[in-house]
Amino acid sequence: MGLTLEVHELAFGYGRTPILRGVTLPAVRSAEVTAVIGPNGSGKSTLLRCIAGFHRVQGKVAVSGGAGSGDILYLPQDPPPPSSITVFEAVMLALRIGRYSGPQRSYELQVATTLTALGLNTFATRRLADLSGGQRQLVGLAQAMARRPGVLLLDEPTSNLDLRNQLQVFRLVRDIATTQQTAVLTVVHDLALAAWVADHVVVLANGVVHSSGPPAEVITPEMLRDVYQVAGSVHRTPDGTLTVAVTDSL
Ligand SMILES: Nc1ncnc2c1ncn2[C@@H]1O[C@H](COP(=O)(O)OP(=O)(O)OP(=O)(O)O)[C@@H](O)[C@H]1O
Repeated sequence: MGLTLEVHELAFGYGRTPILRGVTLPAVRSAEVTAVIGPNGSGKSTLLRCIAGFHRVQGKVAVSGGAGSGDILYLPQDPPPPSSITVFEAVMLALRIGRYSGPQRSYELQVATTLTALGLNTFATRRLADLSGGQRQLVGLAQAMARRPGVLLLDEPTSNLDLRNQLQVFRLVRDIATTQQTAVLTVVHDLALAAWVADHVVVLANGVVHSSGPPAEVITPEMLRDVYQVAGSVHRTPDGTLTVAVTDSL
């Protein structure tokens, strides 16, 4: 049986200012991707940091079930800093503190496989200091992948990436979920990408859950109006892909 992340009636504030109020998420299950969407400042990063255990919260955050690791890994929005270690070393380091185990040669193979999956193999010997912000963001993702957490929390993992890399990363996020049986909760700003990658979407507005469910049920013109204050349309292509067009701000 796979593991499940449960978040029930979570409340948190910085000082006296309440930020999250009574946040209950649909079960975040292994092999599934749940996307958190919502306007700037609605509390998405705070929610992920609360789940990761960085803040003392009210309510319940629990991981249950699962034969393997129930550990929660949070990948922040900012990429790893431009240090002097190489890309290969950075991923090897992550592998060593994760739940992977095996002979040295298989560690090296695992790092190489991870780098190839992210198109980073040609950068293996480059120092992080010599990479662009987007390339370092991919290294951060490679590190997260290598650690094989039970629950992976991604804070807008494609914020610095071009269109092709955005797609590649989210394709990989789906792969990680399925092949590593990981429960993924990811913040996604682009609504079409959220619909494409996610099994479930949670809409956060002003620190409360506005709605949640399958992408096509949640990403609607009414939600765009109520939550993002924009007029827009949502279309479903024959292959099931959602397209979102914003026509005006209200
Ligand atoms: N360390 C902090 N101290 C005080 N207030 C904070 C702190 N971090 C965030 N906030 C406030 O909490 C609210 C939610 O911020 P958060 O970063 O969680 O939003 P978000 O939905 O992730 O936004 P964005 O889409 O812009 O990344 C904002 O009003 C923000 O100003």
